[in-house]
Amino acid sequence: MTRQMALVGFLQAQNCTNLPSSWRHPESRDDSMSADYYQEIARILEAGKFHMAFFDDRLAMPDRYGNDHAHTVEYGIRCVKMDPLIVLTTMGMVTEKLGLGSTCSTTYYEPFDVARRFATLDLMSGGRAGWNVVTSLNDGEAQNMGKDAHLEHDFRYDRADEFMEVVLGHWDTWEDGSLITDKKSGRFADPAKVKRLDHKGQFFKSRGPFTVPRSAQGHPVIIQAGASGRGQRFAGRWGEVIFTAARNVVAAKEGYAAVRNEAAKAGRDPDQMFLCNLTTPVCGATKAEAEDKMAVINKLPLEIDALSLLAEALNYDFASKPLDEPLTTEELRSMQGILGIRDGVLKNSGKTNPSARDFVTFSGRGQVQDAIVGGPKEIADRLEEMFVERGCDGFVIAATIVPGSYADFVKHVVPELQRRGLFHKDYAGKTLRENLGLKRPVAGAWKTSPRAAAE
Ligand SMILES: Cc1cc2nc3c(=O)[nH]c(=O)nc-3n(C[C@H](O)[C@H](O)[C@H](O)COP(=O)(O)O)c2cc1C
Repeated sequence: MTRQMALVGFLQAQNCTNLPSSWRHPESRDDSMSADYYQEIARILEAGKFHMAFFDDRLAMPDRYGNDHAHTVEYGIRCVKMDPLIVLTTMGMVTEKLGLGSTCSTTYYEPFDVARRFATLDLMSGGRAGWNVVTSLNDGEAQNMGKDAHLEHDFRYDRADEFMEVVLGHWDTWEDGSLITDKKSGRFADPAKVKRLDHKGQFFKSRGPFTVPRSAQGHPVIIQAGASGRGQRFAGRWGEVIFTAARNVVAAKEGYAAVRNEAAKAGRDPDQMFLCNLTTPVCGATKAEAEDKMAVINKLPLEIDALSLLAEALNYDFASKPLDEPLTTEELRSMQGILGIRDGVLKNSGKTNPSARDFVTFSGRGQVQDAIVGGPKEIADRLEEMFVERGCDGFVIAATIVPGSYADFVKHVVPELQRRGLFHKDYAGKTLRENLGLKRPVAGAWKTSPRAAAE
């Protein structure tokens, strides 16, 4: 079969899209705290045959800038962050085939809790759940979740490896066929097929037995977005859908090869994973119409949006010195979180000691970053190039306004991708795995023979 791309809608259970100022757009719906808002997005994505609706998550609002949340709340800089699994459930209720993915942190939850919540979503949606495994970002999250400071980067991934063993371990403890549900004999399930995990490791203890049987797709699809060397190793070991944020085809191809190489090193089949690159399309019926839309969007961001989100992402207070004063090497070194942002600013500004203003200018944070602006042809051309050149296997589509960005993409770009044979015309099955072409996992095989872990 010809290779076709996967499409994922990049959603936030918050007051704005990925673009913090999006709520100010005249056409944005202003009821982002209602189920109806998310259900409209779900219907649009399913009409456009998207593989998955995906929510990011963060366990704190941005308040690292000036160590204060006043600006965040005042300007609506992602200050609302609702529980994405509950929002996803409302979306699952009005759709039948759309995959339902969400982020959940390995640093701040217990593995049993995460395993149970996603397994439940998987059952309730008929096998459509996906879990984006992250290790979280900053001290704000730590302090909300009962810790003083965020753990060190690589150490978080070491913990996350064991977290995965516990979650997958629990998901495997109900064998297929364990449910009997025979009213006559009075037997509900076969005790020989339901095991206790009894996990006692370096970081976690969890006994079991697990309380949620296996779903139609075996277990939720594992999503991952590690970008550092350690992160890519983790993604290669566990991820089935991998999110990347490459800004051009060359960088995308490098990342693509690196993650697939890590998967092969871990004994997995790299063809059993989909790398989806973050993309922000601004589309209209014609290029001119799209450019007019972009002109309106470009007027929305404020400088404070960028400063606030930079402080959050790098766990560094940019308010601690004047906007134009160069940061010292020590200050640059003290940054944590998404270090790719810092390194990108160093590279793109050409400065060894950039100022806070350089971070605003060269990171693009808080603004629309690298949007593809155009009509159906221009956008499909760009996606096709990245896909055919093997920079990725699909796209995570970010929105500037809701629901307009998704409605425009589905109306203008999806038919063009389908016409070119690059995107499926309909869902292949019911579960997320069937629709992605991922095999159903064999219980326990990830431990012993990762390459043959799928049926
Ligand atoms: C599309 C996409 C979505 C992401 N969603 C989240 C998220 O919801 N929560 C989070 O803490 N990190 C999220 N991340 C960040 C990654 O998990 C990861 O931390 C980041 O890419 C840096 O890589 P590293 O952890 O290897 O340094 C996302 C990244 C991408 C590309």
